Amino acid sequence: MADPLLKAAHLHKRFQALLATDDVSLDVMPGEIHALIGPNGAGKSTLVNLLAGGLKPDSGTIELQGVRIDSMAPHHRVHAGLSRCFQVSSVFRNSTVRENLMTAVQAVSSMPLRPWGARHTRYLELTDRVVELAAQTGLEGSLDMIAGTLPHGAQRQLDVALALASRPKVLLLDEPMAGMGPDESERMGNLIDRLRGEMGILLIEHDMTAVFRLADRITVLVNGRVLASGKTDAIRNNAEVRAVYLGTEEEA
Ligand SMILES: Nc1ncnc2c1ncn2[C@@H]1O[C@H](COP(=O)(O)OP(=O)(O)OP(=O)(O)O)[C@@H](O)[C@H]1O
Repeated sequence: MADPLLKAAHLHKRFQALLATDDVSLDVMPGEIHALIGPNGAGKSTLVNLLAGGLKPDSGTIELQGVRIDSMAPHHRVHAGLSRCFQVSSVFRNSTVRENLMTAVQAVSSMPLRPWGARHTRYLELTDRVVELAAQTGLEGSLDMIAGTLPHGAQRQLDVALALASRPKVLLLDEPMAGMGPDESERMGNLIDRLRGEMGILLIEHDMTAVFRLADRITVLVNGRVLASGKTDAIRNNAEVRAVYLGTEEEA
C-alpha cells in the first residue's frame, strides 16, 4: 500500500477548559477524497487549522510526505504542498478573476529572477498558468469579471482555483458547498471529483449527499474525538454514527 500523503497522529488542542481536539489521528492517501464530518462544534475547523498551521497543537505530530510540518508556518506548509480553502471566501472582491489568479500564481511562483530579456517569457508562463487554473475550475469564461459580482458558487470555485495555484499535494476544503443551491453544489462536486487522483483531498462538509457521492473514506468527529473512521459505505451504515449524527443530518 502507498504511504499517506498527509498523516496526523495523536493531535490535541485545548481552548481553556475545552478539549477541542482530543487525540485525533487521521491520514490522507494519494488520490483519495477523505471526508471529515460531525455535528456543529465537533472540532472539524479546529483540526483543519491545526493541519494548515493557523493553530499550533498542544501535542501530536503532522507529516506531509513523511516530513514533519507541525512547527512550520502556514506559508511554508503551502510551499511544502499543503493548501487550503477557507469557510469564508478569500477572494479580492474588487479585482477580476484574472487578477485574483495572477496574484496567487505570482505569490507561489518559485521561478528565479531572470535578466530583463527573459521577463516577458516569465510573464507568459504566469498568464498561461492563470488560464490553466481557470479552465481547471470551470472559470474560463469569467476571467475578466469582477470577482465580487460572480454568483456565490463561482466565487467558491475561484477559492478552489486560488488554493490550486501552489500545485498542492494535499488540498483541505472547509465546507466548499456551504450556502450553495443544488446546481452550484453539483458543479462544485464535479470540480472536486475531477481533482481526485491529482492530489489527496480532505473534505469537511455538512452536505451528506455530496459527502456520500465524493468520499472514498469518512472520519466522524464528535466532541473533538474520532467516533469512527472507514470506507464510506461502512460509515454510512454504522449504527453509532447514524445515532449521533447521520440520522438527523440526512433527514434535514
Ligand atoms: N479560538 C477558539 N477559542 C475557544 N474556543 C474555540 C476556538 N475555536 C473553536 N473553539 C471551540 O472549539 C469547539 C470546536 O469548534 P470547531 O469550530 O472546530 O467545530 P466545527 O466542527 O468546525 O463546527 P462547525 O461545523 O459549526 O463549523 C467549539 O466548542 C468551539 O466553540
